[in-house]
Amino acid sequence: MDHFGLVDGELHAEQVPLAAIAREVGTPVYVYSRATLSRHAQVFREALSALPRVHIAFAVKSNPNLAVLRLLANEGYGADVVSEGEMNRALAAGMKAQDIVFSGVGKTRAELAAALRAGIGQFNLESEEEGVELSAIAQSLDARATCTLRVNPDVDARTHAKISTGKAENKFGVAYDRAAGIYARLAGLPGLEMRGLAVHIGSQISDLEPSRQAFVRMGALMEELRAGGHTVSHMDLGGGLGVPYKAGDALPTPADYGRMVAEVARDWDVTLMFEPGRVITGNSGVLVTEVVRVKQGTGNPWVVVDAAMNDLARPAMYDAWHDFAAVKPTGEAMTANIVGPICESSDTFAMAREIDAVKAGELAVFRTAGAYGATMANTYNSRALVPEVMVDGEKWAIVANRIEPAAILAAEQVPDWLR
Ligand SMILES: Cc1ncc(COP(=O)(O)O)c(C=O)c1O
Ligand SMILES: N[C@@H](CCCC[NH3+])C(=O)O
Repeated sequence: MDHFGLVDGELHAEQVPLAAIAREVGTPVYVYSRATLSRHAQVFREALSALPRVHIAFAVKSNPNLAVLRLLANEGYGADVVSEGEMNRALAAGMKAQDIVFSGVGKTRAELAAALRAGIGQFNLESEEEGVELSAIAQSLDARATCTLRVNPDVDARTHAKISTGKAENKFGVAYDRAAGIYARLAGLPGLEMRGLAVHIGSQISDLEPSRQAFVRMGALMEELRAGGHTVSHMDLGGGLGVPYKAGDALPTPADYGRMVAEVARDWDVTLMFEPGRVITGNSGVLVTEVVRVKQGTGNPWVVVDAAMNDLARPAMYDAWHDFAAVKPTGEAMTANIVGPICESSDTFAMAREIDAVKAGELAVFRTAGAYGATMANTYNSRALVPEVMVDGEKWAIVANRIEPAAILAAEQVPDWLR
């Protein structure tokens, strides 16, 4: 459920007409609903309420906007970060260092040191080599790093190949069969406190069975480690739960997910950690765009909008579907190709799609754009970096300014030897 709906025939975010935001901020612009974000945060937490000890670390990568992070900090969420930049955002938003988990296969030595100095709560180590490096850095800083070992369970998440992370051929985690040996070695290193295991098999997961299989494997590994005398007090089950992008998409709910976890982890006696991203932010945002023109051709008309693949990369990168809807629908429909202005054919949002009829100058939205939307934006074709707005009831505020091409140009210089 979200809070974007028609009021008097016009699409609103909560009680604010999207047209009013577009008039003041311009388009394209991302608009987030505070009510949807809070609701999703609460629903996900409630779905885990049968579990005794739970820590939720929001996957910052899905939407790192400072206001979004503050809202989630207020909901009691910690953060899952994958860079020093994300860590600093989470801290700036008021999240406690102890509530931050640092994931990622390529944490640099500088990032590991910065995270140790900041006192973050947990490093999810993705290789033996990283653990050895972290041990040395921790000793040099006279610090102690609390860690889990991320394991690659070799399970197919049955999602898009580019966002699948738990198969043996993916770069993430350590191989399942080597995990116990690596854990034992790292547990013996000074400066490291190995307290558990981590797993994350992919994103936009629409079937709970692969996750269940992965968690069962993690449970078996935990038993093996404990039998070998090791401590396993924490189990980080990652994120990945998918969201409906298309009307009629039937996805497992957070409650279904919570029941599955409760069943698998019933006797584990650990603190369970979760790293949800998309399920919190996906349906809490739309991308508002204006139709530049409708171009007739030999086939379907081309609806050329002022948003492009630089603003919302998901269709170009993963052939992702985002529902398209007019801000003031007339009740008429059309079959069209929806494209942006960028000079490559991958700048296509939809082909031969049945949509609300739209004309030049009219506003429309791409729905379910709150996750992996603004955060993946760039300035290709010297376009602006897209702004973000948050709505709360009748109030709204710009939570990220549009960065104009002139500001980006101003950061460049021509060397003397070219003058
Ligand atoms: C380690 C890790 N945790 C959490 C997430 C969040 O995933 P999602 O947004 O699919 O919940 C990701 C991205 O897939 C990830 O790589
Ligand atoms: N960027 C991807 C998700 C990546 C998840 C990374 N852990 C998407 O838009 O679907």
